[in-house]
Amino acid sequence: MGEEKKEQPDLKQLSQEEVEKHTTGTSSWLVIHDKVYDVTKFLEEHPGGEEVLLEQAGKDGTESFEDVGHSEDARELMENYLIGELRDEDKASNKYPEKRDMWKSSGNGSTCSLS
Ligand code: HEM
Repeated sequence: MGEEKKEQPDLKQLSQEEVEKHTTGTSSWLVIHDKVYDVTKFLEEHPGGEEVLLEQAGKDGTESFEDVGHSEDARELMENYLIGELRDEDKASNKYPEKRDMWKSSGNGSTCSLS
């Protein structure tokens, strides 16, 4: 009965606003790839230290997370802390489609036209 979808049982939809409330050592959430993780209990265990996690708490830590090049183990581990996902309108992929383009095509940044 409805057991086929193993990957993600109903993920709770959370708002950006809600995530932003959890920025401290007593409650720290972070967003990675539009999923929300409660890393409060993981702070002390994180091999990269709690500081870097707290720095990203309440925010989208995707870039920092990917910059480090976390292992498959790390990616499995984070599933333990998954508490939900951003609601559609707060997902990075939906929120700033134009800005995403901007990153790709801002070619002539070095032109300065002061004269
Ligand atoms: C739930 C989220 C996270 C989990 C489960 C996690 C887990 C881990 C694990 C298992 C390692 C050991 C190396 C590896 O297996 O790749 C690690 C290393 C590291 N993590 Fe994370 N991490 C998370 C989020 C983050 C974030 C958001 C940042 C950056 C802001 C970060 C920064 C680092 C750094 C800098 C190291 C390297 C430590 C070293 O090599 O000395 N991690 N993390």
